[in-house]
Amino acid sequence: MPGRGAAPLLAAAGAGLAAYALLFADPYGLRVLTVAGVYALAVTGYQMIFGNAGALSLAQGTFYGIGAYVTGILGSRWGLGFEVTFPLSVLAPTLLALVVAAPVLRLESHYFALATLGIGQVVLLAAVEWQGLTGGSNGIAGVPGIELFGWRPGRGLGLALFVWTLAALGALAAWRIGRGLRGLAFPLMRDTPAAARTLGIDIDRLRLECFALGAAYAGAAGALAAHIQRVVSPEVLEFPVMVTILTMAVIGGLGSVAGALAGAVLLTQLPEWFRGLEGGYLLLYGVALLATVVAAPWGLVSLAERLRARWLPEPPRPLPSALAPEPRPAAPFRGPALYVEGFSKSFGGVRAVDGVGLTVDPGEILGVIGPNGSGKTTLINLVTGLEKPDAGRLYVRGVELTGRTPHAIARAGVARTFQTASLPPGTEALGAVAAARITLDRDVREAEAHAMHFLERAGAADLAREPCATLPPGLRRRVELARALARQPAVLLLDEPAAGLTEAEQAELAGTLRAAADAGAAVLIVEHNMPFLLPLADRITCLDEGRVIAEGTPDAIRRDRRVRAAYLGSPGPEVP
Ligand SMILES: Nc1ncnc2c1ncn2[C@@H]1O[C@H](COP(=O)(O)OP(=O)(O)OP(=O)(O)O)[C@@H](O)[C@H]1O
Repeated sequence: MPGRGAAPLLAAAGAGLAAYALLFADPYGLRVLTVAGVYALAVTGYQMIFGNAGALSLAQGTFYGIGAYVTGILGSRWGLGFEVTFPLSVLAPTLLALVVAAPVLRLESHYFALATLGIGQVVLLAAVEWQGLTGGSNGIAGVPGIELFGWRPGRGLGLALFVWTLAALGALAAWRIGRGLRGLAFPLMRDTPAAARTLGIDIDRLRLECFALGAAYAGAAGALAAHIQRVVSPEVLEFPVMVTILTMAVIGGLGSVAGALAGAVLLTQLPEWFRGLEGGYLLLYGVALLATVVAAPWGLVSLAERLRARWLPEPPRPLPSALAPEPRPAAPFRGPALYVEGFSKSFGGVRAVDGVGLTVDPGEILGVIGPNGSGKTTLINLVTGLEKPDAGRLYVRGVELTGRTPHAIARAGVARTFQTASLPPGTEALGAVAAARITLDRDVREAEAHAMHFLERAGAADLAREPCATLPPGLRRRVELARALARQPAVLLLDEPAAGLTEAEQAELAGTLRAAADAGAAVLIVEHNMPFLLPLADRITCLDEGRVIAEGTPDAIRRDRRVRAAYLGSPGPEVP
């Protein structure tokens, strides 16, 4: 993943590019550089939806083409100036993105790609057929040059500087978004969207923002392209534009602003470098692209960063000081923090949860046990909103949340861990935990300081700078527990938290969970590990085939004949 080390590389590359433009480039070279600036804008925008949201949109070229057409029509036909045409060229594709978002953004990956491709085909057809407005296949000629309140960048160096100034401003804005609270959410949205929802992050809204913002960037790029080429034809809406943008993003580095700029410059220059080779240039161009993808699958910027880190290692970045957050404000309430009434859920013919009711009071630890497939994880999924119940009601601190979205339930005070820890692989543990604070804190500094506090509480402070992908399962669980605690939940649900832990680690975990309960959380633990659970839990509920078959104190459950029958197949010896 792109990192903070990109800044010096970017500065060096920018200086080199500026020196080339000012000292060496001929008019043709300046034009190629200007086109690179246009693509840099379009690709920076594409990083929002493809890089950050992880959704393979094939509509970015279409948004680019729409920007070009709006500028062509308003500038050439209606004689309007850049002050009007440019904002409208940005606005039009943004509006289209917002309109089509509702049906297409919910689609699974390949269907989303196909749907966005379909949008492109419809727009292309409209551009060809609506001759009165678009000039049909001939397009629109005579697009005026850029004139901003009487000032003209002209052609050559002035135009190149103008376009690159806009590209740099666009890159700066995207970079700032990536370094803000939203930036903490991006890896979760891309890699673990279900977990992101359970942290209170409204993924649907965030995806929409990424899609619309990406379209705005593409519209800006298309507008500039129309001014540079002085004509707009259906070619700007055709698939090769989209392929170029996609290739630039992948070669440069997905999700990285520096990658967008590097990809745009490299792929506009590459054909020029090979042009002298006559017929062989296409072949060499293809081989160069293939070699780049094979040698640097995470993109060139990431490769450059790794090489820099190897040759010029930096001292480790200092950790933020841990800061305990204020308690979350909550209206006074007496009664169970979690109240589930008659939850049922079927998958096809399987009744995974069948009329389950339970309560957990503040400060109480409820253990939920049951044989494999008895519905324990489904119960947690129902409480956290990841599954919708067929029947039943859910109340958290007396507020009914039945049928609400996972992020609404999370915001009401419910947090969870997963059976297999669900952490974004490329993110440091600190960032993964700080993401839990997105809806609670004002900025990244505050979120990271609070994250450090919860990493300490979960015994994982020394993992803060470790990428989640490199952590063994036991440590991943600790980080995930820190993340759940960082929500300061009223209700904390844990799915087999002790699995795979040593006895010492289990004892440490038990201490952390008891402390969370003593601080007022209602804790529900799904667990198979009885020696861990029975001494820790205040009460136990046993499920079998989706139903509650026994409830009571750990001692009563240990002796219960039905529990023994469910676990052992016969009412044999006590559950250990
Ligand atoms: N998304 C799903 N689609 C279809 N069937 C499902 C789905 N989720 C759960 N099930 C089925 O529902 C039943 C209950 O599963 P669940 O994972 O809740 O059990 P569990 O008690 O958590 O099991 P384990 O202890 O093995 O984790 C199982 O028969 C399972 O196969």
